[in-house]
Amino acid sequence: MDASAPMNKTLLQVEHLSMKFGGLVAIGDLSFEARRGEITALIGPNGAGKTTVFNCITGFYKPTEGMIRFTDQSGGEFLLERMPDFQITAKAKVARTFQNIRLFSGMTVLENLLVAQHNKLMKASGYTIVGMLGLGSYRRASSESVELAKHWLEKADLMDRADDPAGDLPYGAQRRLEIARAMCTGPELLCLDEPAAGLNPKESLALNDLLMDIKNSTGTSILLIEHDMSVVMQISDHIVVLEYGRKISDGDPAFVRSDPRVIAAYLGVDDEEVETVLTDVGDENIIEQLEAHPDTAHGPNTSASMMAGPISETIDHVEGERVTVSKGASKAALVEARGDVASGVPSALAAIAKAKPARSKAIKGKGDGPAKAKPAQKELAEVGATSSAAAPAKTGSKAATASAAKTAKAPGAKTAAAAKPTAGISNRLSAPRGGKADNLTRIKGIGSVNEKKLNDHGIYHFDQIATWKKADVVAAEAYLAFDGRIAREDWIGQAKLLAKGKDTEFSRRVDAGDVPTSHVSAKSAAAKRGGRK
Ligand SMILES: Nc1ncnc2c1ncn2[C@@H]1O[C@H](COP(=O)(O)OP(=O)(O)OP(=O)(O)O)[C@@H](O)[C@H]1O
Repeated sequence: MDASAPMNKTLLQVEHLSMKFGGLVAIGDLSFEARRGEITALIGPNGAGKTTVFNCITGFYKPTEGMIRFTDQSGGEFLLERMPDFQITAKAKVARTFQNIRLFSGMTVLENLLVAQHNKLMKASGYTIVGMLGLGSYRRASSESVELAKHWLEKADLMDRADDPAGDLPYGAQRRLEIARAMCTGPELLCLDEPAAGLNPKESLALNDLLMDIKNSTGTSILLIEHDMSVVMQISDHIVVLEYGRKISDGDPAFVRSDPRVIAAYLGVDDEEVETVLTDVGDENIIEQLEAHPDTAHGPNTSASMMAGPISETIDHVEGERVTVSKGASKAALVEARGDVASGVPSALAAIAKAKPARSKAIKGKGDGPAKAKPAQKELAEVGATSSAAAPAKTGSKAATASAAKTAKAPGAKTAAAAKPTAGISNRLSAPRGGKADNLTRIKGIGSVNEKKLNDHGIYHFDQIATWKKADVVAAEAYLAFDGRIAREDWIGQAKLLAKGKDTEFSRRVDAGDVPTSHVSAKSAAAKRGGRK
């Protein structure tokens, strides 16, 4: 592929994409573009709809509505939503990797790279055994395949492991092998779903290098889903942020990391976690300002907290824990709905600054973001969440934010708190055994809010969840207002492993402090590691 191909032209155009699963709107009217030769990142809290977007682009799902236009280097156009997945790979040349590594673990590293070129070889053979044995074109294609495999072995720093079974490689090397394998198909667009998940810092750096090399030397464009902000902010040219299946921000890393809508979206987590996120996005100033005084120029006006009403809807819907898309639940939408973005006067964030003074810096950092339409205003009106729901907040008081959030209920708001606790879970305990509960947030799908709810209901340990029967799952889902998510995310399977002291890919991320919805922050993970020395 030609790295000097015309750059900055639209390669992928997603228009008004929607995907519904029953009553759940996983993606709602999403439009964005990815440009040729760039790394475009798709970020957002757990359950925001990122993987669903990938699944629509790569043909795993047929979208409920919308168009996905792909323009190849020669100007050929494909409407991906109309193509079966194998044609998307073969004709449009879109390759992908998955959240969970899917290598042929019993094959060697080299074999994995050769198998990826199977189509090319079959074509060269004329699809006949005679062709395979005799045709010059097959022999040529075969030696080209080996050369290409060697090329990517080198790029991915795997040459010395070429003959080892792929399953024997360390985790980070397996991730690089997956990318190398995808590159052996000569893709125009490489879609990577959380390639840095579970990597240690050294492996993350090696991944960054590999992705930058792909960008600079091959002309392959990259669409990246990633939670690791150090990766996203360093290598992305363009970032699209989703929350509750809707786009809340779109721009370069500098714009996105100080966009009030993005910061607001991350305010669905506890204060300590907000700090982690802000630190993760690399703006040390924001953190320093957390200890500073209110910025009077951009600080709160005399009215009460802009966030008071809306937060009451979302406070029990920590990222990754809600199931239905609750209108008005999106804090980012609320910031936008109140005109803060469009007016250039970020009063919602100023209100956050009122309760959390330091964030005024982040507000100022927003810059001159483009004014956006305000569809969320309508949604806000529908749930009746108006500023009249606001509660007074004591300046600088975290408690004030929480109490404002808890006291101001928006009429019609559907909160998890409103879900009725049922008596149905069979194996409840009156207290954690030995006085110490397990960290249930190590199960993907349980954040700190729902962990507390489970504890309140007498569920403290992995082995309790591991032995849930169907009736328990139904009862737990009713209690947490989850619709089928426990089964879908296989909490029981995860709990079985964790109860045996084993790890999952997700629990490793929690333990490393990389998951904002867990109460294990990067800071405390680092402190623990330090303490262990
Ligand atoms: N096949 C499906 N059936 C029903 N619901 C689904 C399906 N796939 C995804 N969802 C739901 O759609 C929403 C978006 O999920 P998705 O996996 O796309 O989010 P995500 O942003 O990739 O999350 P994460 O960062 O945790 O991987 C979630 O509420 C999820 O439970």
